[in-house]
Amino acid sequence: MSKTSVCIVGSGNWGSAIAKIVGVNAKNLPQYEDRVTMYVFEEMIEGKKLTEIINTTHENVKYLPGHKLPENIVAVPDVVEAAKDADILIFVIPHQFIKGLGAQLVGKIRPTAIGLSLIKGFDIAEGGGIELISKIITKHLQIPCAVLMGANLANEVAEEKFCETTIGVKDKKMAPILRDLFQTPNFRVVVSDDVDAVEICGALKNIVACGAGFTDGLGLGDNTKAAVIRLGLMEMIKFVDVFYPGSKLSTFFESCGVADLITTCYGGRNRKCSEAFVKTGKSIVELEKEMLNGQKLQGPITAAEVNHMLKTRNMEDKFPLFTAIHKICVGEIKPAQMIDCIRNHPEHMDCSDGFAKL
Ligand SMILES: NC(=O)c1ccc[n+]([C@@H]2O[C@H](COP(=O)([O-])OP(=O)(O)OC[C@H]3O[C@@H](n4cnc5c(N)ncnc54)[C@H](O)[C@@H]3O)[C@@H](O)[C@H]2O)c1
Ligand SMILES: O=P(O)(O)OC[C@H](O)CO
Repeated sequence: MSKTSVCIVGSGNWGSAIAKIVGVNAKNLPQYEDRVTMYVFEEMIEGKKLTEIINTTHENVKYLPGHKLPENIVAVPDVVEAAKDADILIFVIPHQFIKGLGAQLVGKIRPTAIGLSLIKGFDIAEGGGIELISKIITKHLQIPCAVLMGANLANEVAEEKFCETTIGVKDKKMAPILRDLFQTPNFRVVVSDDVDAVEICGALKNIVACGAGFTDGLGLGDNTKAAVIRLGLMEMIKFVDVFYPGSKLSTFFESCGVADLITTCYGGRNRKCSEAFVKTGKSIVELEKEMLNGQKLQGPITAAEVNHMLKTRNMEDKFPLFTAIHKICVGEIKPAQMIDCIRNHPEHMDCSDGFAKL
C-alpha cells in the first residue's frame, strides 16, 4: 500500500510549530511518507530566501525563531508544487489569505485528498452572513475538511509544554488518522464530531481576546477581565445556538472552547496588541506591524466579519460585547465605553425570575 503524504499549507508562527509535531510523527509512523512539504509564502530575509534558510538551517528564523524543524520538513515556495501530491492538506495561514491561496489550488490537488483547517476566522458570505473556512476549502477544492482548534499558543507548543487540542471531524475513518498525525505526549488530542461548533469557537475567541486586551489596557483588573471572558463565552454559545443550531453545549468545555478562550485572553497576540491599542492610541494596523514582525491578528477582522452579519440581521444588541469590540477596533467608540455597552448585557437582563438562563 502506498504511504500517505502530507503537506502543510502555511509556515507562520503556528504553521511552523505544527510542522515540528507533524514532521516528527510522519517520520516515526510507518503509514506516512517521511517527506512533508510546507508551503512558504516566500520573502527575503537579509538577502536570502526564507525557503532556502528553512531548508538549510531547518529553522523558520522569522516566524518561529529558536526552534529546529525536523529535517523531513521541506519548504516549498510554490503552493501547487507543495500540495499537488498530498493526501492530507493541513491549512494554517491567516484567514484573510485562504480564498486567494485556495484559488491557486483549484484542480491542482489529488481529488482524494482530505483537508484539515487550523485557521481561526471566518469569511463574509453572500447575503450578509459568514462562511466557515473549512466550508470554503470544501466548496472550492471539492475535498472534505476537518478542523483542529485548541488552547495552543504556538510558541508554547513549540517548547513542548503540555496542552490539549480538539479535532473536529465527522468521518469516523478520518478521526484516528488525523489524531495519530498530531498526537504527542505533550499535545493531547480529543476528537469531536461537533465540527462547526469547534471551528466557530476558534474564530470567536479571538474577538473576546481583543476585549480582554482592552480591559488590560484600561487597567480595570482581574474581576472585570473575568466578566469580559464570561460574557464573551456566553455570546459564543449564543452565536452557535442562533446561527448553527443543533451544536452541543459540551463542545464549549473542550480545549477549543473555554480553554482556548482563557489562554488567548492571557497570552495571545490579539490581547497584547489590544492592550497596546488602549495605551498608545495607535491604530490596530500600526500595532500589528510594529509588534508582530509579520505575524497577523485575526481578532479585529473576525469582529468586523461577525459585525457585518449581526448588522445585516439587525442583531447587534443581542451581542453587545462582540459589537462593542468591533466598534472600538474601528474607532467608532472609545475603549472606555466597552463596559457601558455590557453593563446591561442580555445575560443580566434575561433572568427576570432571578435565575440565569443558558
Ligand atoms: N500563532 C498561534 O499561536 C496560533 C495558534 C493556533 C491557531 N492559530 C491560527 O493559525 C492561523 C495561522 O496563524 P500563524 O500564527 O501560523 O500565522 P502568522 O500570524 O504567523 O502569519 C504570518 C504568516 O502569513 C504569511 N503571509 C503573509 N502574507 C501572506 C499572503 N499574502 N498570502 C499567504 N500567506 C501570507 C506569512 O508568510 C507567514 O507565514 C491563524 O488563523 C491563527 O489564528 C495561531
Ligand atoms: O495569539 P493569538 O491571539 O492569535 O491566539 C493564538 C491561539 O489561537 C491560541 O490558541
